[in-house]
Amino acid sequence: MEIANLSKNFASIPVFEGLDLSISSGEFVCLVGGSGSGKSTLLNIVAGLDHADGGTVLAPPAAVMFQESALLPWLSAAGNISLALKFAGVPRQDRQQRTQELLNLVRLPDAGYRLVHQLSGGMQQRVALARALAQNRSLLLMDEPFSALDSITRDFLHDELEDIWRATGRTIVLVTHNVREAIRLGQRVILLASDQGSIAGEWRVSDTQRHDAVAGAALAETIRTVLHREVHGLAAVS
Ligand SMILES: Nc1ncnc2c1ncn2[C@@H]1O[C@H](COP(=O)(O)OP(=O)(O)OP(=O)(O)O)[C@@H](O)[C@H]1O
Repeated sequence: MEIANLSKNFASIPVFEGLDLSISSGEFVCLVGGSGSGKSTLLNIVAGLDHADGGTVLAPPAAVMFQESALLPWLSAAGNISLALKFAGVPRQDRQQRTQELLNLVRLPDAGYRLVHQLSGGMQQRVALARALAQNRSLLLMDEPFSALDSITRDFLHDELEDIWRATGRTIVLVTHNVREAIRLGQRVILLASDQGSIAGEWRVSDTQRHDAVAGAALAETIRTVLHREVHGLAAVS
């Protein structure tokens, strides 16, 4: 994914002026930044849900997952996944098996029959992830997918998402407010500046830093320091 000289304005107010960003195939990148720094706008532009005012964005077609699962409430978990498979062109006779494979992948092998309101928040996000994977796109864009969940469920889903990323080889770009989450998941953490969307910082995360909270703590502190500077002394970000 290559973004060059991106500019974007809302009502003449610039969000991005000349943003450059390059993400390799198969990479897991986390985007952090203060509120209003343009994280969601960037994801929306890459997904084709919004347009840029200038510059170039070269990205493969993407699947998108948001904070709210946005599942169709009148369909079962399996029905939601199967519908995405249908839109992805998977033939009818293959959809049931593929749906079950995706339910297995997100560790909900027996929940396919359940309606959305019969699923917990964490389960709904797992179905939403399965639905995003059903689209069979090499790029997965995730906008704060776990921020509405409790911390135990979130930790569990971090492990699952990492396994799925390794198993599927997807390129993943995940937006989060949570520096710890960014270090837990990302091979690279990119911090968007609060003024006109340049990049305020960029850090590589080692496997050790990702999996060992003590090893990741120093990096988290460094990122938080820059983040706090960016948001001009707003309250600490988790
Ligand atoms: N549809 C819109 N119309 C007008 N302004 C918008 C629109 N969408 C976003 N903005 C503005 O663009 C800027 C970037 O917004 P964006 O939602 O991308 O930031 P963010 O970093 O994702 O913020 P948050 O962390 O609070 O979700 C903000 O100043 C916001 O007010």
